[in-house]
Amino acid sequence: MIIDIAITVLPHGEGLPLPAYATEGAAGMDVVAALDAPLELAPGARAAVPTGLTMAIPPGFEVQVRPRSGLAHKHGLTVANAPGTIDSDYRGEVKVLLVNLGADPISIERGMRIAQLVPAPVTRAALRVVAALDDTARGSGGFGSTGA
Ligand SMILES: O=c1ccn([C@H]2C[C@H](O)[C@@H](COP(=O)(O)OP(=O)(O)OP(=O)(O)O)O2)c(=O)[nH]1
Ligand SMILES: [Mg+2]
Repeated sequence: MIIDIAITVLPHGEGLPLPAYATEGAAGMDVVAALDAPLELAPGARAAVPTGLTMAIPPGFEVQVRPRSGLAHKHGLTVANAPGTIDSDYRGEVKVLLVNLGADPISIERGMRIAQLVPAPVTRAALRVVAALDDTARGSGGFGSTGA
């Protein structure tokens, strides 16, 4: 399924590649850092990294901000709130909340592909308060109740 997402490029995002699918079958569009200067992330540090983009996602959809496995595997660089949620009614700049879980400092450079954007349908719930829930075999067992 392809959905239409309107975007604007903010002044600090000009000249950078738009989010793009790296291969024909890629699920996520790689999005780049719209930093004016390199940003060094110390071990354990996190930052809201600008993308220079705003977007209008159609109602009924969201965009998820997911880590890139290569950065996570090689450097421990990931998305603190993964998967980040971009709401359809959000009109501010999309930012990527990076966290350095590795042992070494990481330099985030302008134009570096820092995360991937995955549009997804949204399922909403209508809550209904009842006196008691139906019985199930699991009941309240959880958190490892079925064994290792
Ligand atoms: O990785 C992210 C996550 C969120 N946002 C923006 C878009 C999203 O629509 C808005 C709110 O995100 P969320 O609901 O996750 O954050 P919150 O802490 O609940 O903030 P709010 O009270 O504004 O909803 O922040 C980003 O730019 N990047
Ligand atoms: Mg919220």
